[in-house]
Amino acid sequence: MICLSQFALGRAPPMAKPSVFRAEHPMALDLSPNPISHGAASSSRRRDLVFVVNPRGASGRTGKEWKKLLPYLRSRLSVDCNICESLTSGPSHAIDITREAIKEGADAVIAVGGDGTLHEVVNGFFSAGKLVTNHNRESAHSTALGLIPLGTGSDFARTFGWRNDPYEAVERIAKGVRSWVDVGVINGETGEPHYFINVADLHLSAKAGYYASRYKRFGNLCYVIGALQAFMGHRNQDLRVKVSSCLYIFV
Ligand SMILES: Nc1ncnc2c1ncn2[C@@H]1O[C@H](COP(=O)(O)OP(=O)(O)OP(=O)(O)O)[C@@H](O)[C@H]1O
Repeated sequence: MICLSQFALGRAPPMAKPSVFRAEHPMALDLSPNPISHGAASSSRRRDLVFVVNPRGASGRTGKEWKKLLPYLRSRLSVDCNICESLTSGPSHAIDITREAIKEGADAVIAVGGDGTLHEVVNGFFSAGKLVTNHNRESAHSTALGLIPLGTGSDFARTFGWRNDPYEAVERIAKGVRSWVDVGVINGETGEPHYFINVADLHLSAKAGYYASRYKRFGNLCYVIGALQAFMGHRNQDLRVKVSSCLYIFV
């Protein structure tokens, strides 16, 4: 699991013209429901874990795998955790579920799916450019981000050195080991923030990711098809990118 104080996540939604990269510090996510540093819950208290499941992830494989995993997950975690399962009904729903769970005081919100689902859950940790907080301001614990990687690519999990194995993910959650992870933010043309935890792509690789999303039914082959389609008719462009007030020009 991951804790929140510096925060960075996967794929950003396609944006008109990403104009500015702004690094924000300190901002990070704690990927674990376990109380560690900044004053979390006492270990005697049952932890409230909210699992945000995209049943349509990996062309429906996520939903099927989740059903198989759930009995094991309950037996492994329900001794000292309250488990809440929330299925997404469509794009962006995971953002709303996450915001609500944090406001209600969840110890961890755990994305179940691929990088797109993780991306939405990360964005649910923020609202109007600020971290979402627990309604009960006297509560000492902060909500952690978690992940059960069950998507097509699950690139973030691999970047983090995790295998795409849901049972291993349950073990990580049971152990409650937290890590800090950076979160980046891109402001769209109208200034609205988009948070990312894994990678933010521009131009050719962004197009490759965009096209790949159309071919998820082919599994990991979608990324090869997406890259080829992006290369076709591609023309280089000069870019001006602003990172933390520094302007970089790519030609
Ligand atoms: N109930 C739903 N029906 C259709 N689409 C959904 C639903 N819930 C979420 N989504 C959308 O599905 C998108 C892709 O999901 P997800 O990332 O979990 O799987 P994936 O694309 O197969 O995996 P990866 O991104 O790792 O390759 C998400 O960005 C989300 O917007």
